[in-house]
Amino acid sequence: MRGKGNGEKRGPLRFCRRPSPSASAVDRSLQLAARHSSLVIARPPSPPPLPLFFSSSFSSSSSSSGELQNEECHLQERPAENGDELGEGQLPAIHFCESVIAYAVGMVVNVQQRRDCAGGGVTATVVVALLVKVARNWKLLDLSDEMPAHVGFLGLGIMGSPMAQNLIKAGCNVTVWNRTKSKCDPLISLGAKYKSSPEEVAASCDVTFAMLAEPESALDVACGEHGAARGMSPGKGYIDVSTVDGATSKLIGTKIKDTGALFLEAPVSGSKKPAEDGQLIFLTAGDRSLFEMVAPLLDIMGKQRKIGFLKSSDPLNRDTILADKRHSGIVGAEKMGRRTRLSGGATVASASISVCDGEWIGKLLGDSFSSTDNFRSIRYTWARLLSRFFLGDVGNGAAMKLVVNMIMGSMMASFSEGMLLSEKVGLDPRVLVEVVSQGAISSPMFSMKGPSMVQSMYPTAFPLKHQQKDLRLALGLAESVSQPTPIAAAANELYKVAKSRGLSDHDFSAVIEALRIKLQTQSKE
Ligand SMILES: NC(=O)C1=CN([C@@H]2O[C@H](COP(=O)(O)OP(=O)(O)OC[C@H]3O[C@@H](n4cnc5c(N)ncnc54)[C@H](OP(=O)(O)O)[C@@H]3O)[C@@H](O)[C@H]2O)C=CC1
Ligand SMILES: O=CCCC(=O)O
Repeated sequence: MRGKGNGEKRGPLRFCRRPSPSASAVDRSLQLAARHSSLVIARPPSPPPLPLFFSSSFSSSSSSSGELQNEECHLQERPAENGDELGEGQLPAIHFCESVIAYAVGMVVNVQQRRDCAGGGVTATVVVALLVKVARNWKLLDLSDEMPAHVGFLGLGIMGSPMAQNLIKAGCNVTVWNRTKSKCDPLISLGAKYKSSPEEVAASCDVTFAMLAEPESALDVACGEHGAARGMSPGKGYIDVSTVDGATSKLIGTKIKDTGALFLEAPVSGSKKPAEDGQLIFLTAGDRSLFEMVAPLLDIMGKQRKIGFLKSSDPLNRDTILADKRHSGIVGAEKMGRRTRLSGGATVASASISVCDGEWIGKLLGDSFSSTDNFRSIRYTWARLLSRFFLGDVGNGAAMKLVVNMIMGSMMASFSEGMLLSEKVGLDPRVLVEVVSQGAISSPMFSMKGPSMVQSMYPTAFPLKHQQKDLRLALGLAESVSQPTPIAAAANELYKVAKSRGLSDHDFSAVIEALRIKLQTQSKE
């Protein structure tokens, strides 16, 4: 994964540096902070800080410009979970490794000199540590992520277009293809290259993503005539992010791997808006090495939170910063006392962060770095809370996605039923939406879609035909292990009715219309 220069060839797969030009303001602040961090040089190795992960809940209100107006964040320490990863800026861990290397070299020198020269080991330790520091500062020893140099994207529908767009905006070299060519045009105008078949895209790219409608199209684009598999070869990778069943995914995986290439299934949770905002959740399975190679790309398209810790030289004046990829700034800060220090396994029960602290810390991390006076020796580190999951063998990602969407389809059907019942008994469904939003069954989905459902409007984010496809595939999955799923089966029937009434391309929340139809039919009888 590591090497130098743009497009450098290592084996057949080319890599480039994680693009920085359009890094978010948060990233720039973090980089700036990291540059100003004081490196720990040649101290004897001490235990590395424990990898701390936090569950966090944010509540925020944004201005029309999208800037953060007010944010509260509650942190709770929790054990590391699948999907968590320490960030590249996890400096203490890196410092620790550097120190260990330096110390080890020092010990070797010390032994070699048979203690003839008492200070030899220590001197060597200091020298090696200094060399490491210089190498890092001169980018000779770059610890940042790298990623495949040429990225293909097949399928530019509701999801594929914004996903590819985010890759382009992040500075990736993207080549696109879509069955309906006109959908490529906006991306081409953003800088994407175009090829006229999946085969050509795959042949010209290191890794190729595919976001197709259903199993048939995913299979056809991957394995059909002029399909991606024909352009695959050892060292390349194919990542299918469509929602398909496990059997289809395995078939695609086998055909791709027959070419010597790597395969990852990576269906996504999250809809149109999360795709636009780079807030998707990836449910991956297959070749772990490909997962690792494309992790930086998944993180461009996917959800991640950065939790930063800023420590001053004054142990009584420890500060925490929190940054979230969604916001172009540091979201908050809190002074931490000695009892709540963040390293060494100490406790952080909860932190309430106010905006004025956030502004203050924002200033600290801003271009002017005006508050450095308060922090003569800054050590900066951060952990990432990532939303990409590696689930093992091909089929597991597909299964996870289908289970999630089975739940979602049933939830929406049930919510629709509740809305119609509230109407029927004379309640205001708008009030129902509000009540639901405040209680234990609150869900972003209900809050987002409820208000337009009240107005019988269904602007398409997740097409109803795809939700019905997912329920069908989930029922197949349940059948394969003889599990009864009566609720999902009933929901599926409703989506089928909605499809038969011409609602396929509406948002899946239009399933409420199928219930209305049932109600009307009943009242006529
Ligand atoms: N929308 C959502 O909220 C989410 C969708 N998904 C899943 O992602 C996938 C894509 O969804 P979405 O973008 O919404 O769907 P769209 O219907 O908007 O896009 C489907 C894409 O598949 C292409 N396609 C369809 N049939 C064929 C075919 N026979 N040959 C070649 N290409 C074909 C379409 O090409 P063309 O433009 O020519 O029609 C289009 O690029 C689906 O599997 C869906 O279940 C997953 C998470 C969320
Ligand atoms: O497959 C579609 C999922 C939609 C969502 O997760 O909001």
